[in-house]
Amino acid sequence: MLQLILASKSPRRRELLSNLGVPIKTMVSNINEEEIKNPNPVKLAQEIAYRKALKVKEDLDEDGIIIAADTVVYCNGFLAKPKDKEDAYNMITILSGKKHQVITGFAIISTANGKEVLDSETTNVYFKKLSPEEIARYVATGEPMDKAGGYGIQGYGSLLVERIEGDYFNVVGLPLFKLNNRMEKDFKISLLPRISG
Ligand SMILES: Cc1cn([C@H]2C[C@H](O)[C@@H](COP(=O)(O)OP(=O)(O)OP(=O)(O)O)O2)c(=O)[nH]c1=O
Repeated sequence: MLQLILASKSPRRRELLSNLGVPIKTMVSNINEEEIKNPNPVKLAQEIAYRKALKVKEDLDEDGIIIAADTVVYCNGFLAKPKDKEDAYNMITILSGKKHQVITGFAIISTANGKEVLDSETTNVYFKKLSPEEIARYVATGEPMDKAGGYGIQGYGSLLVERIEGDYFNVVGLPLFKLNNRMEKDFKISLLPRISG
């Protein structure tokens, strides 16, 4: 099987795949995400994921299958990663008591045959109505800082999220179900382990 390469510095994405025992190499794709503009959140997430994958393709000196992703949080506007604690406080205030969308765009590129797939998954997330004190306490945990939308559903953020509709793993950064479907359909590779022996 061709080497799988995850174009990501995100420890969450790496962990989601390593939890499945998928042998994967990671390569960092430093692109300037802020340069890429698109008012459509699905198209934006896909475009950024595609650029991350292309950057790694340029740096690669062997054949492989590159997977890249980008997670965008949308609540009547984009909520990127907070710049500081005040920014994080304002983001959680916007999300409080409301429904928003988490969209993860992903790109899969095979350098062996040039095949390229772009897709995305959307999850609706419903936040509890939070008091200013709860928001301040959440921000003080430091958890918001490296995450789109200023929260992590897999951490203390689990105490802010009332419910979701859709794929939980998509919110954490990689829609494993849809990614595997596209890998099976378009690349004839399954992330389910083979039966050994
Ligand atoms: C909403 C949400 C986001 N996040 C994270 C997932 C992503 O890592 C991050 C969104 O930023 P991304 O730009 O998608 O990813 P990244 O910069 O962390 O990594 P790379 O570009 O190298 O792949 O926010 C959570 O961990 N939990 C959540 O609940």
